[in-house]
Amino acid sequence: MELLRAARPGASERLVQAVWTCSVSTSHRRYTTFGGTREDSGPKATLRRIKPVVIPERTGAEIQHDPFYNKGTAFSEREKDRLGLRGLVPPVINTIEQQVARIYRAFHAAGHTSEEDKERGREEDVVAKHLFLMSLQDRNETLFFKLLTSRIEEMAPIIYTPTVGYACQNASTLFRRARGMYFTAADRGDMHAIIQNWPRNDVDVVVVTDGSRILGLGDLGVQGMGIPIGKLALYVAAGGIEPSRCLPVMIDVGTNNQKLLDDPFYMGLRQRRTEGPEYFELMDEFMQAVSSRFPRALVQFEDFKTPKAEQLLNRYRNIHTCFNDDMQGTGAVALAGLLAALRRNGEDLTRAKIVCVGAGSAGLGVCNMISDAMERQGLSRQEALNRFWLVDENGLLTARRMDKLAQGQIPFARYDSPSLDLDGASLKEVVDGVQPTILLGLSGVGGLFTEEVVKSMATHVEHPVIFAMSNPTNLSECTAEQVFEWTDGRVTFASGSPFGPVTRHSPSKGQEVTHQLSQANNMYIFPGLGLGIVAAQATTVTDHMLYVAARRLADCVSEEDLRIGKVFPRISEIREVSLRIAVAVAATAQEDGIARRSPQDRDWTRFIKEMMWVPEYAPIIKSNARITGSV
Ligand SMILES: NC(=O)c1ccc[n+]([C@@H]2O[C@H](COP(=O)([O-])OP(=O)(O)OC[C@H]3O[C@@H](n4cnc5c(N)ncnc54)[C@H](O)[C@@H]3O)[C@@H](O)[C@H]2O)c1
Ligand SMILES: O=C(O)C[C@H](O)C(=O)O
Ligand SMILES: [Mg+2]
Repeated sequence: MELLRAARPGASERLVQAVWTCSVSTSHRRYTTFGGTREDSGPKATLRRIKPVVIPERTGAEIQHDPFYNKGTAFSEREKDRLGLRGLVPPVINTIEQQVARIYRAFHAAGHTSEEDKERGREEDVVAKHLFLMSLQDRNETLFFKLLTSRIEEMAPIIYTPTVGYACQNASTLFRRARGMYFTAADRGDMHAIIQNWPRNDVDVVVVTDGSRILGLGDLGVQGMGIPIGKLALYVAAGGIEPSRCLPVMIDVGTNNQKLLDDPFYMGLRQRRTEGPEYFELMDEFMQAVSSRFPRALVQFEDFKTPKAEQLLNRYRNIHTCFNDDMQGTGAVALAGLLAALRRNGEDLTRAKIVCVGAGSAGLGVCNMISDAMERQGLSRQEALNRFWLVDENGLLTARRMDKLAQGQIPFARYDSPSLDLDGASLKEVVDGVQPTILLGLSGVGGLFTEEVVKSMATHVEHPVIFAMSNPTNLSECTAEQVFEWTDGRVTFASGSPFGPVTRHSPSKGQEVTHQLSQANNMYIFPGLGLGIVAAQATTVTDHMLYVAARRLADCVSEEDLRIGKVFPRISEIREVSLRIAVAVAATAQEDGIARRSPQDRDWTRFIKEMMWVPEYAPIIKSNARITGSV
């Protein structure tokens, strides 16, 4: 449109708008949409997609301070005129690419930059960068997401795991500006009213936590809010959900973390956690408030402590569009990684012997998803369960301590005679006895995969598969360097938080080798799963949808990736991966009869692609500039 203006300098605003609208709708071209620049072939281009953003009457200063509309130094001359911005911004007019280049330089200047400082103060360094990005998001969402999507591999560990965890630990003193919504135990009876305060009418995805188990860092109370915010940043960057349609939520029912209760700067309710029926009544009221104001929104439960995670999921899964990311998202991501690893090693899932350390919400979620997949591949329920040995802080889970087990653990308790004698056995004893082909870590305890454990496994198995999935990095059950060293590179390894490539001298090869790494993190699943659910407006989230999501993710791993040892796609490909997952999920919802929306031509790929928000500036006009008649 700006080109058109340049070509017809005298044209009125109304004429330019109209000519632009007509020309776009009839020919094959690239054009600017709500979300940015896309290809399309003429006759199908619709008015909806080419409309500029029309906003209600506002002053230039208000637009400039609204992160959804602010363009910083990228407002065009015409926009400066029509939005009342003349004199309020510097004279330069940047493209978004120029802005990204500038902001990227400033990003690197945030925190310490020297190698020495990085070693000494890595946590502070990355937290400073995290804060830098958060403040960018607070002032310009489009630019924030442009930077994120264009450098996702570098940015993901800063806005998400592991840095977000360190930021949550200090959130009360790092607090700058509120984002999302807070509901507290004191708000009982008022939640329907409070949710009306959210300033937007359309919400696609709500990510909610009660802060009771933030990554492996324990109860962080209200300081856990960074997790829903980080997850939703990935929903936008990786899943193409519109930023203004995302709602992060904290349910603050208190904290049992005494350190926080004693901290004069703590920002949450200063009480111990509300428990029992009252807790569930609060959650019921919250879920009702969400579904009455946003009836089609997907609710993602995040970082709820065991057993609440499971109880809440069971309570709502058949009546709300919701899922638990730590149980189901993690389950799907682990399954996908294992399917890829087994493809790499030419092995079969139904013959795997799996030792899982950690039998909390994540461990159980993962084991349930894998056993479900084994059943889909022909095993009976019992045959599938027999492939698992679960170890928790009290050692191997067996029928001997049935009375002490949580509901979800009971099916996985071993009852066969050699295992019964191993009740409570340590991980090393279990690995020695079972000789597993797969070792999973979801314990939240760093360093549990010791040299003895890993070497014992590698002695018995040609192609050991080890996923140390606990977050953040310092709680990983082992490091990448250790595991490659201890197995002389024979292992297929993935970790919940990212590790860089490992270069080491290989005694068996007699030379230096470099191992590429994979991140086994639910970030590969939830953006695509959520996008598919939102696209289909699915009424519920089924195991079948999660299974196809996992399979589709495994299919996204190329032969070349497998060859170099990767079992997840590259993070730089995550948007394309999310689209493919979303298509599979939405099509499954449609087949299973739980989709409230579907494309007439059944072309889910086109439908979802067009839905995906892209971080580009759309032309802004005020509502009093809307075209009302024909030209
Ligand atoms: N990579 C991912 O995508 C992903 C997703 C979800 C959770 N996680 C991680 O998984 C971890 C666990 O999460 P959760 O929600 O299941 O927590 P949880 O507290 O519910 O469960 C932890 C489990 O580990 C066991 N455990 C504790 N100490 C142990 C020890 N010394 N030896 C053996 N077992 C021990 C506990 O008994 C419990 O069964 C966290 O670190 C979390 O960040 C990773
Ligand atoms: O947040 C993550 O990085 C993964 C997962 O949801 C977790 O709780 O650790
Ligand atoms: Mg989580």
